[in-house]
Amino acid sequence: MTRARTDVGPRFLNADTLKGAWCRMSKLSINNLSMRFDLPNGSFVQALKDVSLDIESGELMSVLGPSGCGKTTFLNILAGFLSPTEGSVTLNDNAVIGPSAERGMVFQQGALFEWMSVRDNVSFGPRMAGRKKKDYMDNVNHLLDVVGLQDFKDKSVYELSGGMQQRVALARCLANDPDVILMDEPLGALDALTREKMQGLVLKLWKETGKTIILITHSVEEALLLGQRLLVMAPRPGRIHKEYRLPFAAAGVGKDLRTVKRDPEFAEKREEILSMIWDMEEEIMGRTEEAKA
Ligand SMILES: Nc1ncnc2c1ncn2[C@@H]1O[C@H](COP(=O)(O)OP(=O)(O)OP(=O)(O)O)[C@@H](O)[C@H]1O
Repeated sequence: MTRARTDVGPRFLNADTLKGAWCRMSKLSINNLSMRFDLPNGSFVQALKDVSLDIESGELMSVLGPSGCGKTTFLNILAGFLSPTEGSVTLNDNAVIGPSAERGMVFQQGALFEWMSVRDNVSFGPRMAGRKKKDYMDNVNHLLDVVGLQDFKDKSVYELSGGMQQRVALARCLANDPDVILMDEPLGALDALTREKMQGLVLKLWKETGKTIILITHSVEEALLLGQRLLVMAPRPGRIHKEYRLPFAAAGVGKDLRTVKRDPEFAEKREEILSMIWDMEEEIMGRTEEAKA
């Protein structure tokens, strides 16, 4: 049944009209971003150096790189949790100077209120924003449908599996109607099968909401599947090493992702990127050994 959802604002329409309907134009500009952590012993870590890029509305970007290359630092700066030592981030020409509902975050785990019901978790943002229940409940119910949790809405979060908890986290993030969704290893703690299902859900949400999504992952396969743009970062100092524009995310929407993975181009890119990261890890190990000698 098609229901009018004008009560919850123009971007929250029913599933039939979802496609692109939540999309608000947004442009994220990252300009010469550097982040240096000064350590108590007088030395420092250059976590990021001169990172610049523009991310257009509705882009799905995955970020990959060896441990310590600054992925989380990068995301935390975009979220407004950290201030860069140099450079700036703007969203729609407004400087990012702290956390804001326009930039939603989905963590690997542990960011839900375990004692609350699924529905109360998903409606948390609108409630905290002081919105009237009648204005947001339709949308919350709709999001519960979208992530497949309608039958679990009265359960407490601690009663759910890890995959279901991440569905709650995605719905809770969307309930705030952010311009940009930042995901830090959101599927990293899930078993392989659940992870694959959740990758499909991320693609579905991306396609249906038109949101800009930036996702950090340690998995080359996941970065290829969920990266319309894929950023490979290099460490010491953390920087952009290479960027890809890929067809797999668009091809994977609504499909069995194993079919996408069987594409010879997918396998070729996976090998290329694995070797790239392997070489970086080897170089780091080499430098560490040299420093010890
Ligand atoms: N608060 C901090 N103080 C000092 N050094 C830090 C701090 N946060 C991060 N670092 C250092 O900055 C570098 C980048 O860290 P970051 O966590 O961003 O990398 P990452 O690519 O996300 O790593 P991983 O893949 O292991 O999560 C690392 O060398 C890390 O030790």
